[in-house]
Amino acid sequence: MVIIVFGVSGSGKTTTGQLLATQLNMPFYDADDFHPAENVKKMSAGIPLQDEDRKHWLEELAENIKEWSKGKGAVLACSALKERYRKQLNVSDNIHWVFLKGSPDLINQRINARKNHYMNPVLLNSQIADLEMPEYGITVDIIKAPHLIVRRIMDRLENRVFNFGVIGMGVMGRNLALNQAEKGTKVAIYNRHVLGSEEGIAAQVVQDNPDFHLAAFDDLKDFVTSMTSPRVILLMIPAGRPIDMQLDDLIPLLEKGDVVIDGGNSYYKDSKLRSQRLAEHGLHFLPMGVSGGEEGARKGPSMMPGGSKEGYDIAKPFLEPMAAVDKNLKPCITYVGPEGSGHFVKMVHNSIEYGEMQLLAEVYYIFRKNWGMDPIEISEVFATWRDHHLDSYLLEITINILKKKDGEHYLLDMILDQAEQKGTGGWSVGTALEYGVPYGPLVEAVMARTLSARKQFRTEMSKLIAYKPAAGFVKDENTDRVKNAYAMVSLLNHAIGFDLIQTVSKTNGWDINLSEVSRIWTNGCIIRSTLMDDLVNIFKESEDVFSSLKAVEAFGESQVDLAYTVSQSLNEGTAIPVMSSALNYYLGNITKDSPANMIQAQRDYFGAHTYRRVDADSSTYFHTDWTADHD
Ligand SMILES: NC(=O)C1=CN([C@@H]2O[C@H](COP(=O)(O)OP(=O)(O)OC[C@H]3O[C@@H](n4cnc5c(N)ncnc54)[C@H](OP(=O)(O)O)[C@@H]3O)[C@@H](O)[C@H]2O)C=CC1
Ligand SMILES: O=C(CO)[C@H](O)[C@H](O)COP(=O)(O)O
Repeated sequence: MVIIVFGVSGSGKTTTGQLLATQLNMPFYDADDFHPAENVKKMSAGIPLQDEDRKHWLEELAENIKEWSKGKGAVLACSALKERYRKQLNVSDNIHWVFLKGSPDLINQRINARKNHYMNPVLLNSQIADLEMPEYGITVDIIKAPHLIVRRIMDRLENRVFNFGVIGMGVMGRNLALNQAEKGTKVAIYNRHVLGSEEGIAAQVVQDNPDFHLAAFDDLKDFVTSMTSPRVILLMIPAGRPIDMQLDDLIPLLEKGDVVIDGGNSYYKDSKLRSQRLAEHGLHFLPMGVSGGEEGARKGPSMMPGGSKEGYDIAKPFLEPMAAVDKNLKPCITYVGPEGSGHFVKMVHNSIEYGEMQLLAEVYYIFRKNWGMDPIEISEVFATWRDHHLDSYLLEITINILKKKDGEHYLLDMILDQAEQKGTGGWSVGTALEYGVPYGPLVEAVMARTLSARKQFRTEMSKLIAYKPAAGFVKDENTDRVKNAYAMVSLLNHAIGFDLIQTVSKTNGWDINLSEVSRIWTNGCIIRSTLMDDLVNIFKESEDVFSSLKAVEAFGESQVDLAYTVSQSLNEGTAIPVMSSALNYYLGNITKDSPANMIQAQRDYFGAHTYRRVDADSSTYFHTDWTADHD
């Protein structure tokens, strides 16, 4: 194979040709070195060469090309400006033409900066006039850095055509790949191959979607080499060990500058370590939260990328068109910040998701168990809440779930009441403890799932112990009260989640923009809602929900309804952990003098842990010998 890199003087033929030759392990030749002395003299004096001057030079080059193409091959840098010169050099079937294209201004700048070259800069205009653009071969824009130009040439020489790759053809990966392919991108898809159980999974996706430009691979090396560079590869596989194992296999196949995106629900501290690991290999790592479930992945999810900013800039042209759009048609994606901040934000998204799901489950349960309403009636009450500024995706799906029948039963009644979880809710609780953020209601949302798992124990205890409500409690079945309580707890769930984001962001110097995070959560994600629209504005004015006037007003109107709903439900013997914890959280936050003085006294009493006094400097600690004197 002989590759002829051509273009006007100053377009970078020598630099590109040399790099390409090194990459291909071939000799490099510069056609200028074959000019006879009289041609060099003319060119140095700024006298354009005539066809007669070029005749012998082209003949000699053609002879050499014939020889090179029979042997090891070569890369030749040659101006070859006119079609008839190129015809003269086209002496083998195995010639690849690479045209370096650039604007006259850019080439002029480069020529003027060049030293120790005999080409007189005034000749450029005559070269530009002589240039006949080719309609074949490989054309590369010279604005890119030389190593990127070479990668582009290699992509074309090796027939690499796929611009985006997805690993993992499960629920999310398959739909994100289709979403990307729908935008006109050529997408390479890969799924692991496990003999006898996981075979031909990616091929099936291609077969099911004949209208898209997809190619399936179950060999990772073939997948990687099919892609143009810098490669942009999205992993959509389970968090934890599978990610590290996949990276072990992937990293040796990648080249510096490639971008790897982990779009799963990975733990953000793991993502930080992985960012460092990939950076050591010159690779960009984007730990990216994705929300929207199956439908969102296909039609437009909300995406929360963090990590390498340079990597994000490379991946952005692919990611932005995939995302849902907000009400101003801006894509629901933003660069969140460095390290694992994208996964951290997604973790908190899921923590709020847990809180909102449990809240809806509790409200449903009050209506069903305490008030004896049937699922259709409950769905009708929920449907009216949409018009009270309480619309949300989770409310919508809850309404639909309530209406779903399974034969003569409601499907809901046939579903085992043991809630499962994959980790993000619990990791948020751990993070809240680590950073000292009060997190009660969202802790309870996780614990409610944990407690639900004890089905057998609960069943046995329910036979042993019967709860009897206190007598004399006035029952008031007013759905508006519950609606107000619901609205208040929902606002508190969000306030708590955003408090965690703000605290962790500040401590780590991530500079996360809360208003922007709310904005990308207004559509595409599981916790999209009208409340989220309000939060976009609230966080423009205020660092936390509690200090926003709008929230203070909302709390003021609903606090009694929340207290009433919680008391009534607890008196009926119905556990509503998120709602009751939210009320405690709220009261705790608006109480100036708490009973924590008693805790400090107890700690000092039994363990000499010391305490601070209200009438002394806050840095001074006191200890009392509590048993010395009992008067
Ligand atoms: N489902 C959802 O609503 C959402 C999920 N996520 C997250 O996205 C990620 C993927 O989720 P989802 O698509 O639902 O999961 P699925 O279980 O549907 O798919 C998992 C995919 O990962 C592959 N896989 C499993 N184990 C390994 C491994 N050890 N090495 C390589 N590949 C493996 C599976 O291949 P095989 O078919 O061979 O088993 C499959 O293609 C998870 O982190 C999840 O938490 C994020 C947002 C929403
Ligand atoms: O991230 C998600 C939605 O945003 C996923 O659906 C996630 O799997 C839900 O978490 P869990 O399985 O713990 O309920």
